[in-house]
Amino acid sequence: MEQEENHSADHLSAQPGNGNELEESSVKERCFEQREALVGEPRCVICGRYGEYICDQTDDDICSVECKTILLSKLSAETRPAVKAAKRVNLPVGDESFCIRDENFPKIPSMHDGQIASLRSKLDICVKGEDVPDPIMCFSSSGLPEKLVLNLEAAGYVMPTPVQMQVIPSSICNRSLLVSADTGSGKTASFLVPIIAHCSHVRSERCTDKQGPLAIVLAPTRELCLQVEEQAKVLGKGLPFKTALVVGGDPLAQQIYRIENGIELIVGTPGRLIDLLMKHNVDLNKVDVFVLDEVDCLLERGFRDQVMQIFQALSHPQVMMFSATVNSEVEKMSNSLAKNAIHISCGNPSRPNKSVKQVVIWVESKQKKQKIFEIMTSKQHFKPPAVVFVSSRIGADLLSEAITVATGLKVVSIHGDKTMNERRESLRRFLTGEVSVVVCTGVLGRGMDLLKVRQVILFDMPNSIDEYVHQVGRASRMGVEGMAIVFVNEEDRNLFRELVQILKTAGAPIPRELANSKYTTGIPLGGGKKRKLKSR
Ligand SMILES: Nc1ncnc2c1ncn2[C@@H]1O[C@H](COP(=O)(O)OP(=O)(O)OP(=O)(O)O)[C@@H](O)[C@H]1O
Repeated sequence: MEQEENHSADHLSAQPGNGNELEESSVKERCFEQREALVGEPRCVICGRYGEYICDQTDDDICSVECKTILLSKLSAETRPAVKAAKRVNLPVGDESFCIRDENFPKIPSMHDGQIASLRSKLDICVKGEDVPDPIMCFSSSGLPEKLVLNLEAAGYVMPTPVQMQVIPSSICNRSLLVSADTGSGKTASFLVPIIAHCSHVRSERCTDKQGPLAIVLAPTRELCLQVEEQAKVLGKGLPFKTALVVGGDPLAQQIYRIENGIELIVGTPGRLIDLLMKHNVDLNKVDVFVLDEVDCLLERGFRDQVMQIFQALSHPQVMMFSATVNSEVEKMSNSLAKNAIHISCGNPSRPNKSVKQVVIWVESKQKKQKIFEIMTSKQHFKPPAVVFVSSRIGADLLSEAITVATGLKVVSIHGDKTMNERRESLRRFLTGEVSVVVCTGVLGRGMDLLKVRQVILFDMPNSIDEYVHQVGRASRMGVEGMAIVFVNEEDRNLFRELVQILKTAGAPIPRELANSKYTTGIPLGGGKKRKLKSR
């Protein structure tokens, strides 16, 4: 066994002065579990966090098992025969688990199955499918263009997150995927990174101007498309990689002009892309990567036909599907888009993110406004910037006005009746801190990376537990702690059983009225949002 393949915590030693022998269970496995270094403290030679341990093979300060693995793989890369061979044909070197597209080139030996299984289990990664590629431990080990790795570093992406570790190599090997992973776990970059790598590779191989797109990312809301396109631009900077945003509300002519001038990636909502397809004969012949972000939502009745229509306009693309909530129905439907897709699951999908404290309060509908005013005027309970979710567009406008009047806070509302410019401007004001509260419908519930937000208030319960999981998830990114305050009353009885189950699993307090309700205790539990009521 080569030493760099050893991921055992046994090989870390505690820093002198850190106390007695280190318990194996307390060893930090992942880099992000480690805290930042204080002034004068040792720093990890890989990521700069607190260097709690010493790498026993190099005597370097190191923060976690993860960084030790990277350190050792970097050091030994030069000496490995297979890696030397890889270098001769200009393949990237680093960790041994990168993928090689050229079938004539011998596959570089990687960790054995037991080690891979143990690594996946430590990282909470489950995979289902044939010949699933090994996870990678660092971005530089997956054959990505150097510029892309630099862009990732510049964006503060020191290490791939677990979902990225498994998705990036699988995608680079051209496999179709169905991925479920916690909210805020980095799914977006997990599909953008391989898309950017693929597009820039194709474009630099075949240097042709004004070609049609090579990849499409569909998402259910305009805001999410905006955000994904923004991130694609940041990560693809300096590479032959251009993007077009194709969403309703913006002038169609501009979008067509941009596409006709040559782009690599379209990020859009299904409706507007269909418009474009029907009226303007956009050439999608070259599209070979098709991503459905929030796949469960995109395969629901409102979107499904449009998504299938777009899919049918493509010729056998690689299909990658992502969500924090994937149930068996979605799994079945995803089969019609990709037959032998690898299924990847990371963390605890379909459950609210563990980092979010759920505080459920029983509030009668008439008292809800008073309650939210109380929260927002309490220094102890109000932690802006905050997102308030309501169930209707008119409700969003009325509540935002009412909060402004009652508390003096600066509030905006965002929903589907507003123009695209209004929505953009309100989101900008909220994200820049100009206003501290946004009241919205579900348009911000899924996928939105509201970085500074640590508090969400579900003024109205959404109409499914899946949406609940997504809305609660807005209060935390990458494991940072947040809080979700949730108002419930009898009107939400359809969700009582599932909600109680979720609260129990999370160890969150359950209001007495909810626990004692006949809808919690009396009705047999059904799965999903719509339950079949069987007669006895
Ligand atoms: N490897 C990484 N290192 C550091 N930060 C990262 C990394 N990957 C992603 N992030 C950041 O983590 C945050 C969450 O990522 P992202 O929005 O992709 O989550 P998600 O899994 O799509 O969540 P959701 O299901 O809520 O849409 C973002 O701010 C993103 O910039």
